Amino acid sequence: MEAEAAVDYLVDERSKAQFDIDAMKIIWAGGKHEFEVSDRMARLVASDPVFRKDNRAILDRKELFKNTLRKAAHAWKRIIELRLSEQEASKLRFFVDEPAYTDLHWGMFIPVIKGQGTEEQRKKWLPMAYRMQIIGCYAQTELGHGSNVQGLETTATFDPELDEFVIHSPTLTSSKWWPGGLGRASTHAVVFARLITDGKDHGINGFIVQLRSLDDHLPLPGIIIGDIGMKFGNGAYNTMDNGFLRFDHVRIPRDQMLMRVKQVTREGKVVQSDVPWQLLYGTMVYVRQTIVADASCALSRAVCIATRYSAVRRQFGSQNGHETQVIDYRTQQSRLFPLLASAYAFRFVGEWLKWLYMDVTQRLQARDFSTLPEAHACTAGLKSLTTSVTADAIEECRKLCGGHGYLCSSGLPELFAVYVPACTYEGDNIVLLLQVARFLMKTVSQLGSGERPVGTTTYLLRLEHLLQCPCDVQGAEDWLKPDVVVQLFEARSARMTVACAKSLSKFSKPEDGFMDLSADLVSVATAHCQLIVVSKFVEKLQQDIPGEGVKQQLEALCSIYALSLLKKHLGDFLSTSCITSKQASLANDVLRSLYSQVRPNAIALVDAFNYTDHFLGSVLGRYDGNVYPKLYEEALKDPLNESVVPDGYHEYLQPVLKQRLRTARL
Ligand SMILES: CCCCCCCC/C=C\CCCCCCCCCCCC(=O)SCCNC(=O)CCNC(=O)[C@H](O)C(C)(C)COP(=O)(O)OP(=O)(O)OC[C@H]1O[C@@H](n2cnc3c(N)ncnc32)[C@H](O)[C@@H]1OP(=O)(O)O
Ligand SMILES: Cc1cc2nc3c(=O)[nH]c(=O)nc-3n(C[C@H](O)[C@H](O)[C@H](O)COP(=O)(O)OP(=O)(O)OC[C@H]3O[C@@H](n4cnc5c(N)ncnc54)[C@H](O)[C@@H]3O)c2cc1C
Repeated sequence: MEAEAAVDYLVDERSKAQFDIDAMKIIWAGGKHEFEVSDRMARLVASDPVFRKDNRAILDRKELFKNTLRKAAHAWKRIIELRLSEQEASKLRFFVDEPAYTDLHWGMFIPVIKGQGTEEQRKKWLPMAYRMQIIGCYAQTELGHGSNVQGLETTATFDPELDEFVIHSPTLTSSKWWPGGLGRASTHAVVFARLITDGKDHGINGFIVQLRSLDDHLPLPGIIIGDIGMKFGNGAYNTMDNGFLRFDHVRIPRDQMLMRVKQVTREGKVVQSDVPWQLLYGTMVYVRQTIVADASCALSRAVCIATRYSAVRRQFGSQNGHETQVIDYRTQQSRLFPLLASAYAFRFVGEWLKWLYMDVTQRLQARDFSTLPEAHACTAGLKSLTTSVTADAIEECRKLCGGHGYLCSSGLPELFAVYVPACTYEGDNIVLLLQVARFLMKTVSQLGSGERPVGTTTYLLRLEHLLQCPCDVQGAEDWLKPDVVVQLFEARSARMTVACAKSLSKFSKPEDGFMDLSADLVSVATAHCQLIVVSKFVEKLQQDIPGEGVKQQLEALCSIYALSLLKKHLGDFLSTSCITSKQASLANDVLRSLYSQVRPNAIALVDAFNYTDHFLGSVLGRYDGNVYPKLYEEALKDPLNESVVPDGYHEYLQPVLKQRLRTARL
């Protein structure tokens, strides 16, 4: 094949941008320093051949896993050699872009000891974990119990004679099943088990358990351990060793029970400390918050691929002597631009959620537990909303890329396969939305009792007004007013919440009501979470936004985010009489004009994510838009193309062909 000169097929597109892209890059990264770190780490990874990832789809499981071990070890070596800060190291791991045991070690094992250990326990275990002298995972889920944490069966029975706990798996269903890093890599785990003392069950708690020898990595006596097998997709999440684990009366010293929430004394007495018991779930709150930030990364990545390819791809029609760029089709815009807007929306709500998490953590340290329920509801609800939207959006981006989107070299199949479990792990999305609904029902039921709603539920203080207020849209331009839009989303959420609360009150047992109305409760929770995302986007725009044209672009995206949600959930808005059908039709007109406004800026808006071609891992999303020759190049790398005549021809193809010849002669 002829070598083509390097041409940037997207130069024209970039020249149309009406805003300062460098300023937008800084907004996206969350600050100048954050941008600088992220940019440096992305380039470092992209330029290192050990971090190549274009062969993942064709490696078998063992090679794939070994390769991941190699990359993780190399990443660690670079972190030490370059004396990277925690922020730099975590960015480096992010750009390596390969699920690995290190995610669970840094993302859950260390946080659970930090959050649920006593000071003494932190001093003992954290230095070893920080130096990676031990590798840990988070072993909560069991074969028979995932969502229902209180239903876990593994037992930790105190033996006062030896001052030890006996960890045991009493049934098949009590086997730990799923923990990442457990299958092959981890030496230790924080295991969640039922605390039993003196024959009494005190509920679940975390215990630090050594699983494998630090000398030869063999499982310790009483530990039965392995990998749970291949998961969805080639490559994808199969770089991770999700594992199973059974205990046969494994003994650990008493001081390996994480004792911040509950303590067991030398005599076997259980003492409950004054922190809320829900802190046992605190690591999940922390990880849910990071998953929201991660959703904007996965979504922006898919949108970047689909947007660049949509500008390169041409079908039908006539545009300056060529066929039409598919990005100019209104249908393509109406599918793509709301996803672009969602990527920015999730970025900003993720930033806010990080702040909320830090705030609740500081309050907890000062023994102020008042905002914990809200932090739980926000992290659970936003984790659910952003991961569900992102998973669907990646698949939509694949379709937006037509047939080529289905090729592994588009990067989209693997991104989808890696991403979809986010809808399940760290809490099934429906189960989490039901937690939000429970919080909203409780908030509404307490309104009369003087309990003031806090933070994201403060709007419920204006319940009377929100239940009746008409929507202030008279002309199309009113849809661009942020206060009009926010009030509309508040009214929809308030009205749906109250309607559900009324229906619930008709049940004599609230649990029966929750069962019967659970589908409606999920819709209520979704409406509330969408309100949070819309209002955090609007709040972001009230801050100082430097850079020519940057604020205008973000305002357009904010309106697209809100109005496309309105269009998608029109039934909610009409059935609660929040808007009239005339107003809905005006919103649709505004959306079309917003798409026209975004169109010339679309490529620059995805360039602002500052992704390297290495990170994107997509021929269709290449920065230079040079798609077709590179698609050929990738195709030729496939092992099937290594020989002209395929392996198996002589055994299986030739006989068939010959047989057909004979039949034809007959
Ligand atoms: C080299 C390679 C480098 C690669 C680098 C990659 C870098 C990537 C960068 C970023 C990536 C980020 C992504 C991270 C990746 C993560 C990988 C995957 C990890 C997955 C791990 C897991 O899945 S761990 C297991 C998770 N399990 C769950 O989530 C279980 C869900 N279930 C529950 O949480 C609970 O059972 C329940 C909440 C659903 C119910 O609990 P329970 O029965 O006890 O409660 P009630 O409903 O009765 O509630 C009682 C009461 O408590 C309140 N409450 C409940 N939960 C909480 C909480 N968490 N905090 C505070 N309060 C809580 C509840 O509201 C009730 O309150 P009331 O006032 O009584 O109403
Ligand atoms: C890739 C991956 C990595 C993981 N990593 C870890 C890890 O490191 N450590 C760990 O401990 N665990 C891990 N998990 C386990 C994960 O946390 C659980 O799978 C998750 O919490 C969901 O629980 P489940 O599998 O029991 O689902 P189930 O609860 O069995 O869900 C099945 C269906 O039932 C529905 N459902 C359940 N309860 C209700 C209800 N009350 N009301 C209405 N519908 C309901 C759900 O919506 C779902 O549709 C991982 C899972 C995956 C997929």
